[in-house]
Amino acid sequence: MTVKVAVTGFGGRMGRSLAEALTQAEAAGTAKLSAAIVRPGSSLTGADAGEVAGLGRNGVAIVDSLEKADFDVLIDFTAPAATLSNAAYCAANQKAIVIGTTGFAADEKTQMLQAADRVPLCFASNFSTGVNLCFNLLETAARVLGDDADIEIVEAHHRHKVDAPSGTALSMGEVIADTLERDLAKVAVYGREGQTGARERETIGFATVRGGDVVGEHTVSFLADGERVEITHKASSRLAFSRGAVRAAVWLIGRNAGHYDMRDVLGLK
Ligand SMILES: NC(=O)C1=CN([C@@H]2O[C@H](COP(=O)(O)OP(=O)(O)OC[C@H]3O[C@@H](n4cnc5c(N)ncnc54)[C@H](OP(=O)(O)O)[C@@H]3O)[C@@H](O)[C@H]2O)C=CC1
Ligand SMILES: O=C(O)C1=N[C@H](C(=O)O)C[C@H](O)C1
Repeated sequence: MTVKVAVTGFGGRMGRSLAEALTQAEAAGTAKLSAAIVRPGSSLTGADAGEVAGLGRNGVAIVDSLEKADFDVLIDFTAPAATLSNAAYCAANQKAIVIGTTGFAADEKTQMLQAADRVPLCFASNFSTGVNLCFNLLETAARVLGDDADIEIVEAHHRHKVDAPSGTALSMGEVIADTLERDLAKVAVYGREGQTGARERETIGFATVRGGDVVGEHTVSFLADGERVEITHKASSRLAFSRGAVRAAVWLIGRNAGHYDMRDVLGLK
């Protein structure tokens, strides 16, 4: 069975990358782009999705609402407000959904995840295989080093990114805090300036770099006396994310309603 996938935010960086990943999936017989959705009133409405993505004509005309789309699974990499509305649509219409949007406020995230009561939903701050492997490595590093090491997370992204720290950096912080039974809301330090005082033992520091065309880089340092361990992931192509999201979309078919993540898809739990 070739899974029919709709993509919201089609004109965005991830929308176009998803088009490429779905073209590859169609050649492999696993999934295909069945609908490309843009914001109501967008000048891309009616254009050929393949041409817009720079892949050559594919016969899928871009539409400006989910109501006009035929699909089995929606992949949504947009912005929090759009994702909330798209998740509610999927829940009401019994469609599985893969969500990659980051930058949710806590109450928005809770609301978004309510769709998982009614349909299968896979949400991940990062769909690359490498970052999800890093989550497991971070659990091990935190278990072995966490009581002796200071933990700092540094991330870098392109100049267009609108949220900080990245969703991935926050997920890394959550994985480490959970492993060490610390409350991230209490121990996180988001940047430092001025007379900060000496570092408090249990804090987890976050620092953000923005510029150029950096696709996404994350380093977690475990800094102990006499040695340090650094776990780094560098994405050099958005296909690392979009191929993962397509894999998740195929994996969701036939699953029960529920909240899954990319570590479930990869069997890393
Ligand atoms: N989980 C993961 O693996 C990854 C997550 N991301 C996340 O995915 C999201 C998108 O990233 P990226 O593609 O770089 O961003 P872009 O800004 O390039 O694309 C976002 C798209 O969403 C559309 N959009 C935004 N708001 C609305 C709205 N209210 N209604 C309809 N459409 C809307 C935009 O349309 P318009 O152009 O008309 O505004 C645009 O097409 C971000 O949150 C990012 O952090 C990114 C990469 C990997
Ligand atoms: O906005 C991006 O580009 C990315 N966002 C995600 C995040 O916030 O972690 C994932 C990836 O690093 C790229």
